[in-house]
Amino acid sequence: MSLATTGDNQPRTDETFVELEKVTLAYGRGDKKIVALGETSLRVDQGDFVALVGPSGCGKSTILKLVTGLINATNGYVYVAGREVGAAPVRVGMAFQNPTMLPWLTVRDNVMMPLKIVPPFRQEYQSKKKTEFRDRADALLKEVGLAGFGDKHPWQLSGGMLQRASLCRALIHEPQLLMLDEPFGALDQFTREELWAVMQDLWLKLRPTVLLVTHDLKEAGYLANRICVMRSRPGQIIDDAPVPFARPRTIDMSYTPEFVSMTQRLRELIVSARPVKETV
Ligand SMILES: Nc1ncnc2c1ncn2[C@@H]1O[C@H](COP(=O)(O)OP(=O)(O)OP(=O)(O)O)[C@@H](O)[C@H]1O
Repeated sequence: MSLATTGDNQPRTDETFVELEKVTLAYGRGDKKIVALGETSLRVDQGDFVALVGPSGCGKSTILKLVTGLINATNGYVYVAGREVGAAPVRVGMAFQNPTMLPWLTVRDNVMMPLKIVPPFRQEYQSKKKTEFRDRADALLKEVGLAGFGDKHPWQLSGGMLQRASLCRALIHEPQLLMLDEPFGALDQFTREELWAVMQDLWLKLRPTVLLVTHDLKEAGYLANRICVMRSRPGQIIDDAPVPFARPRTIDMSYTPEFVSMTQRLRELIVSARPVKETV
């Protein structure tokens, strides 16, 4: 792959897991119509980690909603696992900026929630596997540094701890597809960097296909294999480049001249992609 191909030029491979083919998306109608995405194509291989960055309102979250089937494309096609979105049963995990948990459940029960809902685990949960699932939740909690916190309630945890638990909940059912919409956006810098390491470890181990929306270019560079830069009005992918750093990545690496020049280049692209302010 060349260093700066656009989403349209990303080659299709047998490994393609997510595909947007000439998708456009408009919210509302008539006077209220907002074209959130202009014609956009994107291919993401199975097990890849792709970050979407760009100015506010450029359509990053809209792409996540299209890929999860929450909204339908106005034009074009969205494929997941080789079929039109929604046609193939795909296990999806999600984590957002606000790690909403059910306050009356323990952290462990919150983490186990997808196992109670998503097939085939749902059936197994009802029957024999409750103890096994409990052990799985505790193992995952341990992995993110929350050993012993399974019996606590969400209100007894800090924001960073809740976000760790929310990553466990997103991954407990071994999702094929992981959607991360600014999951570390509300955390302080140190907690955020700790969680990048946790996220990287989990991804290296479980290898879901990940789409990450973030405003933090350092985060995109630390976590992703590929970074797509978007512009707004209408939203479009204007740059799609691989991140050439070996794994496991470290915070120290983010201070190397190569990393800094990569984030500078991304920043310049985003600044030039911002809509021009209208003058009176
Ligand atoms: N349900 C909706 N109804 C109408 N317009 C919407 C809706 N959701 C999003 N939009 C508009 O579509 C555009 C793209 O929104 P989207 O949330 O995808 O952008 P984003 O890049 O994720 O933004 P941010 O970085 O600020 O979260 C924006 O102009 C937004 O106002």
